[in-house]
Amino acid sequence: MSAPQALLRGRVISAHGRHYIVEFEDGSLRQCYPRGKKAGAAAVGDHVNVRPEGRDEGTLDSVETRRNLLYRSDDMRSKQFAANVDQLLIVVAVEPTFSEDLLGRALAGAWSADIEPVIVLNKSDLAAGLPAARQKLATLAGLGVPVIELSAHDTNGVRAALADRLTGKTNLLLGQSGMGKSTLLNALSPEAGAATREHSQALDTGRHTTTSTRLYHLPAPGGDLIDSPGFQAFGLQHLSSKEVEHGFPEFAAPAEQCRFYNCTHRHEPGCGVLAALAAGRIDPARHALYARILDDNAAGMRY
Ligand SMILES: Nc1nc2c(ncn2[C@@H]2O[C@H](COP(=O)(O)OP(=O)(O)OP(=O)(O)O)[C@@H](O)[C@H]2O)c(=O)[nH]1
Ligand SMILES: [Zn+2]
Repeated sequence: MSAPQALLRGRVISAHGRHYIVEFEDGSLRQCYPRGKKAGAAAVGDHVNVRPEGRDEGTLDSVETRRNLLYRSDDMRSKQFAANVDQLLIVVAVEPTFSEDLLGRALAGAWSADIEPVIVLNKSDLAAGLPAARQKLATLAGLGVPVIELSAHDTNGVRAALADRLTGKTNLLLGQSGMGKSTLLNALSPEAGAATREHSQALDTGRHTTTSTRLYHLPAPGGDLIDSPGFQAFGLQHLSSKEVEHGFPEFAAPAEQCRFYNCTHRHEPGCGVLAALAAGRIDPARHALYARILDDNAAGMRY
């Protein structure tokens, strides 16, 4: 009998139910299965240790400690899907109208996990609607979120606007339907665009497919991009109240003035956040969103 092979360290680049495609440092791929129930909880972006089996399979031995773990919510369910994300690219567009509530939730999800958000304002060629879209984003731009205007139809323009920001990072792409996420993905990585087109064609023809999250390597200057077809909203209900608060960075300085250390910034006397709200230094819509997320979580509702 030959001795068991040594463990190999790799990164999960796609997940289909309980089997994973893992990529190793030499660029090789293996289809991997979790060994026990405990090893089953890997997500795309996880660094894992794999025991090779045969030429191109392996068992998942362990998942390394992750920097963050993100949940997506679909049909009232929430499930983990991406890990070790550095930057979130949120695609909105001049038209159709985007939801400010979903955008605010996406930002809260990013900030609560220490991920830098970037807003991509797509369809900048639709010039008539551009001032109104900019206006809707003004509060967030004022908080320091980069807002990058581009047209996803202009491939060279997309690369010029984004390539340097994406390099050296694991980026996660998020967008409501119709914002142009697929067009943008195709401009950034034709390989990724082709894979998602195949996926949606399969859905149209009724062939069985499972929605799969995938990590793509971007062409030079590089960077990784995670696409999760249909990903429109984070699941936030696993967040504690403090983590939700962390999703609203403009609360941090005024919260230092709160009388109570466990202030929820909703009705307490001597609350620095409510004082900043009353003085117009915190946007009322942002505070209302914060309260909605806390209420949803308290009610056990799922987004
Ligand atoms: N004018 C203009 N239209 C665009 C631009 N980018 C995408 N579109 C159009 O917007 C529509 C939606 O684009 P998609 O890339 O399919 O959008 P998506 O966000 O992936 O949407 P779903 O497929 O519904 O998830 C398509 O008709 C695109 O041609 C752009 O920069 N300018
Ligand atoms: Zn307070």
